[in-house]
Amino acid sequence: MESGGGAAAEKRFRGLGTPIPLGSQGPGSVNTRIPPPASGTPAPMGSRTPGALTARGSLVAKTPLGSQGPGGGGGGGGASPAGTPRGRRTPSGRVPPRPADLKFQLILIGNRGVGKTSLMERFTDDAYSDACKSTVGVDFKIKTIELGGKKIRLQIWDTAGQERFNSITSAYYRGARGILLVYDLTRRDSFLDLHKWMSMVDKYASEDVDLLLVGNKLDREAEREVTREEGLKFAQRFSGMRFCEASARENRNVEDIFLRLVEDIVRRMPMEPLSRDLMTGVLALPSEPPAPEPPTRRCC
Ligand SMILES: Nc1nc2c(ncn2[C@@H]2O[C@H](COP(=O)(O)OP(=O)(O)OP(=O)(O)O)[C@@H](O)[C@H]2O)c(=O)[nH]1
Repeated sequence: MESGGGAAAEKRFRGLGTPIPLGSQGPGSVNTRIPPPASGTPAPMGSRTPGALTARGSLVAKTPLGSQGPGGGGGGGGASPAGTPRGRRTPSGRVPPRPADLKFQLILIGNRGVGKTSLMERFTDDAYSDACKSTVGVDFKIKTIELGGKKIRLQIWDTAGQERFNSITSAYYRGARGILLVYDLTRRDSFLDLHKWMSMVDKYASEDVDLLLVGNKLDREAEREVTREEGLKFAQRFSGMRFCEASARENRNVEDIFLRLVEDIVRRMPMEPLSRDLMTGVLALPSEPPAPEPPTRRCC
């Protein structure tokens, strides 16, 4: 397999090229119990405990390697705080939390075992485990953050890296505002496969999605197989793609990568008509989008 992104994959991204149907999906088992989010619209996110900073929605399972089966669990349901007018008390007498000003989805993709789940769990729960479990289908977590005075509710989708799940996971690309493309810097194959993932992005993601390339397992410097320069060079081939090396294990750069991606997304948000959901909060968008940053050399 050739190194880096294929030429066709490079044509896409942010409207610079028409998405090109590249590559073919692996056969993948189909887990029809997982409802993909509607294209272009945020999946329901009001189903978690109001006030909780993070929440898990398990549509999925993380199973020990070699014993995978269809993911269990349900997304859960519940009341959305958006249903209660601001400042009013609920029947139980509690003041509901301020609704989010913005809500959107991020998705983690990349080869099996590169650390997608670990990065997500480090970010959402500050948790990490050395246990090696493989995601079946998709998983997600919710995290609410404050950024620039805005309350932003993130739904973070963690996808299975195994090719056989591509037919399931690809359904989640379309609704994502941001994609974290992860490789393991101690495994060259996971870097060489990035062009495959970019082909998936090309084929299934929204054209204006923000992308961030993450070289994970920075704590294993002695076993490094991909140099930082190679990672940076790959990212530079795609307009606006950020690059960062991180360690979920040692919690290095993890918060940074998510927050920078969210910052990019918020900064580039178009002046689109606000959905009813968003109107429940104060949303101050600049009248004109700021001048775009130079597309390359952005890394942490
Ligand atoms: N040393 C080190 N190990 C890590 C790091 N991140 C994840 N791991 C380990 O790598 C293995 C795979 O991590 P996961 O987070 O399950 O990988 P994944 O990309 O979600 O894998 P799939 O669900 O199969 O696609 C686990 O044993 C983790 O403990 C890291 O930053 N450093």
